[in-house]
Amino acid sequence: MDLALVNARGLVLLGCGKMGSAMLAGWLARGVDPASVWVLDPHPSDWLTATGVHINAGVPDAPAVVILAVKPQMMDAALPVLVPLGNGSVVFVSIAAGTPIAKFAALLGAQTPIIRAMPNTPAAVGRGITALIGNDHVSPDAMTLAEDLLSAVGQTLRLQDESQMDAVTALSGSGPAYVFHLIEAMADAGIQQGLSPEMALHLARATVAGAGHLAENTTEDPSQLRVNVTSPGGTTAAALSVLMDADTGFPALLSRAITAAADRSRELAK
Ligand SMILES: NC(=O)C1=CN([C@@H]2O[C@H](COP(=O)(O)OP(=O)(O)OC[C@H]3O[C@@H](n4cnc5c(N)ncnc54)[C@H](O)[C@@H]3O)[C@@H](O)[C@H]2O)C=CC1
Ligand SMILES: O=C(O)[C@@H]1CCC=N1
Repeated sequence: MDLALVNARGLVLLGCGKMGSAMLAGWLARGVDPASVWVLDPHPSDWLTATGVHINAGVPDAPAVVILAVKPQMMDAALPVLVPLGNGSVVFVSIAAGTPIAKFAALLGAQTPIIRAMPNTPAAVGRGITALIGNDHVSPDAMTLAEDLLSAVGQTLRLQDESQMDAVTALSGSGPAYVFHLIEAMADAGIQQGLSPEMALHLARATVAGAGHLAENTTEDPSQLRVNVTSPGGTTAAALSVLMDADTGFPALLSRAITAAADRSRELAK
């Protein structure tokens, strides 16, 4: 990461909730100087206060980058304070779901370098994945700076077109919630089969975490990993006949869920 630029010119973070604090923790761990960070948030947490960054203390005249991490519904109210930084060399990076680059250009000025990014909550443990796309005013160096900042909390991926962002938001942005719900549902099903709640949750959490780790650390694709678990005529085959049902199984259910999330992302853009 080009810490020299960030530490020399400063970084502004608008909104330091779940995602803002996950990113800030990653930047500080990579050596960003707290004295170079200006956070604007009406409800600073104790954790934020203890970091030593500037909190609600104005912003520098020309920071290297501004990160927008408030809820999409708060953007109209929160952004005006940053308009003086628009239309210049300051790079804006928004992680807000559904909010198009065009909206920021309208609010901040048409010449503003704006990057839209979609991270996810595993960023809190350095295991997020963030997709990014910038407008024509974003220089290659600015894009690299944004990638460096987001790679402090996980992997990054460049999109070819902003229209891909709704699908990305529905898949990887919201996706951790689907997996957490899978853990909840597996644990509940284990309880129904007679396990204690503690043991069921322990088994479900470790199984999902272990399967995810295996999926990411093997050359075999997920369908082969599934086959590897499945003995002919065995227990897994019995479960998969339910989960792979064309009408009521996982594929149909997840297709409906991800379609609903992508549709909501498109609605937020209006
Ligand atoms: N939570 C998630 O899984 C993900 C969220 N996002 C996006 O990240 C953004 C933030 O989401 P979260 O961190 O989950 O929300 P959050 O509610 O945890 O954090 C939002 C923060 O904004 C602050 N805030 C409210 N009004 C403000 C204002 N006028 N000026 C400055 N700060 C203000 C709040 O005090 C709060 O700390 C959203 O736009 C969301 O779409 C993106 C990817 C994943
Ligand atoms: O639910 C939301 O709108 C945000 C965006 C992706 C994850 N959380």
